[in-house]
Amino acid sequence: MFISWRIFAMNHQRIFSVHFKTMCYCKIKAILKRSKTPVPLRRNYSSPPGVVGNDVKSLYSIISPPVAKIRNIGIMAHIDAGKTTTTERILYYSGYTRSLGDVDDGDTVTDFMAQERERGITIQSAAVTFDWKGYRVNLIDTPGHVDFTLEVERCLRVLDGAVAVFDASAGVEAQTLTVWKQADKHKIPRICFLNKMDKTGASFNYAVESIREKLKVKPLLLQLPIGEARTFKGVIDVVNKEKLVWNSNSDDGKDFERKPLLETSDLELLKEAIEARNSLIEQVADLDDEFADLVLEEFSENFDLVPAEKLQTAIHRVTLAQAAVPVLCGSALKNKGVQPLLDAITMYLPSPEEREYGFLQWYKGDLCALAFKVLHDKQRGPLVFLRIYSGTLTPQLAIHNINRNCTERMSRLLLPFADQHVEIPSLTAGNIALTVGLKQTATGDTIVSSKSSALAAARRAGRGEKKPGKNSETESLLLAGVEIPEPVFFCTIEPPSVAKQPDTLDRTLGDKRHFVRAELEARPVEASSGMAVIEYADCISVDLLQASREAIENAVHSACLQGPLLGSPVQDVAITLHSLMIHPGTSTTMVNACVSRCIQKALKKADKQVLEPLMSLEVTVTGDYLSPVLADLAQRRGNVQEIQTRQDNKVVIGFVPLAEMMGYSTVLRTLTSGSATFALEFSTYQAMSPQDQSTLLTQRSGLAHVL
Ligand SMILES: Nc1nc2c(ncn2[C@@H]2O[C@H](COP(=O)(O)OP(=O)(O)OP(=O)(O)O)[C@@H](O)[C@H]2O)c(=O)[nH]1
Repeated sequence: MFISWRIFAMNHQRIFSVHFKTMCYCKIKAILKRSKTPVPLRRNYSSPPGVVGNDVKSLYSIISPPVAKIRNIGIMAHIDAGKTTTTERILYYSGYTRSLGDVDDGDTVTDFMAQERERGITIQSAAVTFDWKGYRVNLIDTPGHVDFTLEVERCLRVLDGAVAVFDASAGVEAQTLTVWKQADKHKIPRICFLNKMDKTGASFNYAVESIREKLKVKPLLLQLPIGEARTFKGVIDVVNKEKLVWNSNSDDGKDFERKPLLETSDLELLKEAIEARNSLIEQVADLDDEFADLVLEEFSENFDLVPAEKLQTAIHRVTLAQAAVPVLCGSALKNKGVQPLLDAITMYLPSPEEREYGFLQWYKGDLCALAFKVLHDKQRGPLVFLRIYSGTLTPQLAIHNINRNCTERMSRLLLPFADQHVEIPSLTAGNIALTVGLKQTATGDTIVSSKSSALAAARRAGRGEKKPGKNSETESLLLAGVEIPEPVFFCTIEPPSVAKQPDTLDRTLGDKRHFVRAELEARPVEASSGMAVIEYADCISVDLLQASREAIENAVHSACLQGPLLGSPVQDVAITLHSLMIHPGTSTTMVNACVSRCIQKALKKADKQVLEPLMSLEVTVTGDYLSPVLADLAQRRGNVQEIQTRQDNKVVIGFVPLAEMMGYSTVLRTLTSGSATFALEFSTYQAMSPQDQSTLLTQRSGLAHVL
């Protein structure tokens, strides 16, 4: 069979549209990077896999790697921990790029959007496919900013494993916790990479302890660093009892020496490594019965004789069970420690077939895929990223979208390689595909081969699963949808006092009289879910209620979406309908209009309180700049809860109203000569003080200029 290869978009720049729904703040370093002049794309890419002499990449392995050899991996971290730099190194060592990209120069492969290059931050995750020592790795670079948690969520749910990258001088930072919890939700096995071991203040022990304490997980130390900060030069491979030292003259880190530990003349290092290995063996034996039996039966006298392969297999099982998390270290920027990280990805993280996807039994090998991302390309239209769970995808294939109940045809199938896309003839289960031609498919949709295949799967699901509460069999076939985080940028109001309001609507349309009379009361309730609580007085007849309940509830919710003070949603309010009179023949639209108007009047009469979003804030700053930072926060109505000492830095933890944080990154940069960083996350809504509220209302009504 002749297969023609085409490379799309080689080295050209594409700009995709991005929606910054909640883009209100970003970390100071990102802003600093933005001020740099963007560098035009001039990167060299090696041939696409399998095309020109590249040892690991046979044509077969590209199209159809054995599923056991596939790893769908994400990299997650706090902003600036080094995800992009680590990804760049990974791509370089795996042979897919011929030069090292640099985030600070704005020329990395995974930050391929122009906007990202300019800002120096990772906004849209790029899916990248490469091979490492016979394994196929689909790597999805997830953004670390709080603003982009939706992007992170979208990507996490299609991963089988993840690498959490940490700044070894900072340990677990605020955003890592958020992303870690998201990964918990999707039960994703993880390994940790303590990056920036070369940085002043880097501390392996500190970072490990912070992982233990803040993430509440058991770290498995598979490596120990050789040196720290300026003296960092390599790692001890605890599992294989080897010493890995990078050649300081090598400018790309490809050149490193791997020596058995027993050959080292440094007895202190040897002792430390043997102790670390013994405690690793004990720890793994505690968590894995099979390994415990092996150790007790054959090696209880001397742990040193436990073969590395047995230990590795047990670590793989423990990682898969999420009973513990392997920890490695290195410096992506200084090109140290990335190759062992790649080995660990293939060795310890699971293949797609090791993950439990219960729904697969219903498809019996038929196509089942999930659309996890849609990009818009000016020339090719929507590009849909699919994770294939079962079956095979081929171009020109008509597929059925269960969510939209429609059938459409894809024109091309591509392997995603950052801003290059390689056209391929088919792709099997476990892989990540990029499709062209699907116009109706949206993020979160489940794709199958045909409607009859969906129905057959639904029948199987219906037979096997008799859970109450499922609406339909088809619903159980939909892979879990993406949860969209709450936007943070709106004000709310709550009425602190009761307001009763009668209202009557009496209208004749044509020869028909529409008459509704409603009396209702709005009163405050303790913090609710946000939606208005609706109550009905006993005197309202059941029949009347049955006929008009939907119209009433729609009216309540739509009236509460726009409060009378600022036009913002109303919350913490209960609406009680005391009486309702409806003439026969009155349309439900009239009922809706009457109730809605009545609520608006009641809310107008009530005393009202404006709520504003309150953010939790963490500022990391060197001690000499602490005072100006605190003084500035006081002016911003900030409430400092705690000041921690972290290495050489002070970490200010507190709360601050979102309204005060506009332009904060620029001010913080000026105050601290660019040395501080901050993370901001929505916490809750708080009542504004009467004075602040009246200033806000005056500004909003336009009277500020007059006064
Ligand atoms: N000293 C040191 N600096 C590093 C290392 N890795 C990355 N950096 C620097 O840290 C900064 C952030 O690196 P990135 O790779 O952009 O981090 P990121 O996590 O992708 O950041 P976002 O895309 O904004 O989430 C850059 O200035 C890098 O040069 C490292 O190993 N050591």
